[in-house]
Amino acid sequence: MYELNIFGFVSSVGSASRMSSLEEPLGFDKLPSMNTIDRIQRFSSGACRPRSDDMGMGSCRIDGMSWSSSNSCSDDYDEYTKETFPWKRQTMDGSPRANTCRRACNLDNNRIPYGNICESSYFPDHDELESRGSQDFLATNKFLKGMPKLVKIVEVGPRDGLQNEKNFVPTTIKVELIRRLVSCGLSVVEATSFVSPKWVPQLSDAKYVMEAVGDIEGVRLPVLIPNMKGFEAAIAAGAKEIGVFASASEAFSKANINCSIEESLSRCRAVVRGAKELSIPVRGYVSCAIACPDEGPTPPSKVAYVAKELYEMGCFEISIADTTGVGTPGTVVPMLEAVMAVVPSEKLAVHFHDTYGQSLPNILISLQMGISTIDSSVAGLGGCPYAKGATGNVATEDVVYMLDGLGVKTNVDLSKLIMVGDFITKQLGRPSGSKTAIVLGRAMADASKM
Ligand SMILES: CC(C)(COP(=O)([O-])OP(=O)([O-])OC[C@H]1O[C@@H](n2cnc3c(N)ncnc32)[C@H](O)[C@@H]1OP(=O)([O-])[O-])[C@@H](O)C(=O)NCCC(=O)NCCSC(=O)C[C@@](C)(O)CC(=O)[O-]
Repeated sequence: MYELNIFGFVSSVGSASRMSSLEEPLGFDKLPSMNTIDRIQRFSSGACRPRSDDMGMGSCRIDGMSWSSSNSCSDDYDEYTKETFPWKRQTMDGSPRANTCRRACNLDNNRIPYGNICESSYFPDHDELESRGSQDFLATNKFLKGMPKLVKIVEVGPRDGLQNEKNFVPTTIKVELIRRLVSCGLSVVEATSFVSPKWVPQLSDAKYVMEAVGDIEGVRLPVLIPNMKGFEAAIAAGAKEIGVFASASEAFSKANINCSIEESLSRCRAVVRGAKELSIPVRGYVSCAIACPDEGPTPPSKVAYVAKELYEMGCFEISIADTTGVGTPGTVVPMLEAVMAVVPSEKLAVHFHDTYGQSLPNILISLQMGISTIDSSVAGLGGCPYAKGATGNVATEDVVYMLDGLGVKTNVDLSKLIMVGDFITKQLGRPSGSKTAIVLGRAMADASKM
C-alpha cells in the first residue's frame, strides 16, 4: 500500500504492522528471559563480529541454542562467510577479553557475571579488533575495500540536536552536555549557533555557552553562523572554528535564512574572508541535498554547485546534508557522485537526518564511496525548525556501534556516550532516538543493579 509522505513523495506503508515475523529470527521473543550478559553479548557489535571460533557470522550460544546475527544457519551461508570473511578461520585469539566473551557466550545455564558490565571493556575495543585482523578485513573484503580505517565523527547534538527544542534548555545543561560529549573521545563537537534569537530562540544563549566551554582543551568546538553579525559575535565569545551554511534549494534558503542561494553564498564569502584574516577554519554545509520540503527532489547538479562554491571560497570541509531525511542509497549515490566530481571526497562529510530510518545505510554507502567524516547527534536529537516533519539526526551511538562492528576506528567510547545520551534525554524528558542506546542502556542499568 502506498501513500503520499510528508514531503509529497510516494512511499509504502503498513510494514510496521508486519514486524513480528521479522523479529523472530533475531530472537526478540527471547529478550525478557535473557540475562544481562546475554544481552550485552548479543547486542554489542564487536561481540557479534565474526570470530575465529564461530561457526557462522557472529554465532553465540544462548540458553543452549546457537543463534546467528545473519538470521541464517544454512550451509550455503556458512560457505558464503568462509569465502567472504576468510579471517574468521584464523587461530583462536587468546586475549582475556575474547576469552571472557567466549565464556559468556558458552555458559548456558551456568552463568556468572564478569566484573562491572558498565565498564567500557564490554564494548568493542579497537586494539583487539585490529589484532583480530579487522584492518586486513577492511582492506581485503570485496564489499568493504576502500572503506576508511578511521572515521571522524562530528557531534552536532548541542547545536542541531537542541535548536528545535521547544522548551528552553538551561545554559548549564548545554555546557554540561558539551563537556560530557568531549569526555567520550569525540574530537569535534558543534557547540551552538550565533543566529538570530528571533529565529532560533533555543540557542539565544550562544555567547554564554561559548564562554563557559572556553577552558575545554584538546577538542574542536565549532559554531554555526549565518552572516557577519553572527561571525563577529562568535569571535567575541571565543569561537575558534565556525560553520557556514547554504541550501541547494531556493525555497529552503528563503525559509531558513530569508535570502536566495546566491545571497547566502555571498554572505558566506564575506564570513570566510573575515575568518581567513583571523586564521579561523570554516566548515560549509549544503542543506536539502536530496530534497526540499517545498520544492521536492533536489537535482544533484545543484548540490554539486553549492558544494563547489563553498569549497572554492575556502571552506576546509563541506558537509552534505539530507535535511529532510528522505534519502536512500538510491538517491544518495548519484548525489555524492555529482559532488565528488567537484570536491575531493576527503574534504566531504555527510549529515543525515533519520526521518525514514535510512541514515545508517546512507552512511555505509558514503563510507564505501570514500567519505570518512560523519555528522551525528547524541540520542538522535535534532531537527531543523524550518524543515517541518523532518526528525533528528542519525544517533551518534548507532553510528559508533556500526563502525565498531566494522572494525573502523572512531576513538569514541560507546558506553560513555550512552550515558551522555541518557543524561540529555532525561533532561529533555523523552526517550532516546538511538536503538543502540535503548538496548545497551537497559542492559547497563540492569547490570548496575547486580
Ligand atoms: C539569517 C537570519 C539572521 C536572517 O534574518 P532576517 O530577519 O532576514 O535578518 P535581519 O538582518 O533583518 O535581522 C533580523 C534581526 O536579527 C538580528 N540578527 C541578524 N543576524 C543575527 C545573528 N547572526 N545573530 C543574532 N542576531 C542577528 C538582527 O540584528 C535583527 O534584529 P532586530 O534589529 O530585529 O532586533 C535569520 O534568518 C536566521 O538567523 N536564520 C537562522 C535559522 C537557523 O538557525 N536555522 C537552523 C540552522 S541551519 C540547519 O539546521 C541546517 C544544517 C546546517 O543543520 C544542515 C541540515 O541539516 O540541513
